Amino acid sequence: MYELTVRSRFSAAHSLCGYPGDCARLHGHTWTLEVKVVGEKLDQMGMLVDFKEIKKQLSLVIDQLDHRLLNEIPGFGKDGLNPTAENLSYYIYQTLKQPIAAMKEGIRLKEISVWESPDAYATYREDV
Ligand SMILES: Nc1nc2c(c(=O)[nH]1)N=C([C@H](O)[C@H](O)COP(=O)(O)OP(=O)(O)OP(=O)(O)O)CN2
Ligand SMILES: [Zn+2]
Repeated sequence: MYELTVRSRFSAAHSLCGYPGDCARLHGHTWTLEVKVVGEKLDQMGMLVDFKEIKKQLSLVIDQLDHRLLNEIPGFGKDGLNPTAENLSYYIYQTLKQPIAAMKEGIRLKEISVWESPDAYATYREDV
């Protein structure tokens, strides 16, 4: 089994609904986003899949999040998910699962991790 990892960053603001402290107030982070892709078979060049293809998908998601208020993104906010690192990793996993599986037969998205700071991050994966 091979595992590829690609990281990127974006800046966005959020406030955590119901949080008993200052994170309930509007504040921002430079978020780090990490995607892990797994599969068994390499192509004739020795690649599972080109890093560039993963980066392309990652940048499509980041375009929707960068320099925004996460509470205003459809799926988050008053009637949706609280924009925690956990919920962001879930949301990004759901967004990228199909496009990554469609890149090449036999590969799949393993997990998404989202860092709020260099010291704290959340990971979402599906049990398979
Ligand atoms: N399980 C989670 N806990 C917290 C989340 C989260 O998404 N999932 N988010 C927050 C806040 O967004 C907060 O901004 C992060 O605070 P914290 O990790 O404390 O980071 P700081 O940079 O503010 O640093 P300090 O260590 O508190 O100085 C909180 N919890
Ligand atoms: Zn925060």
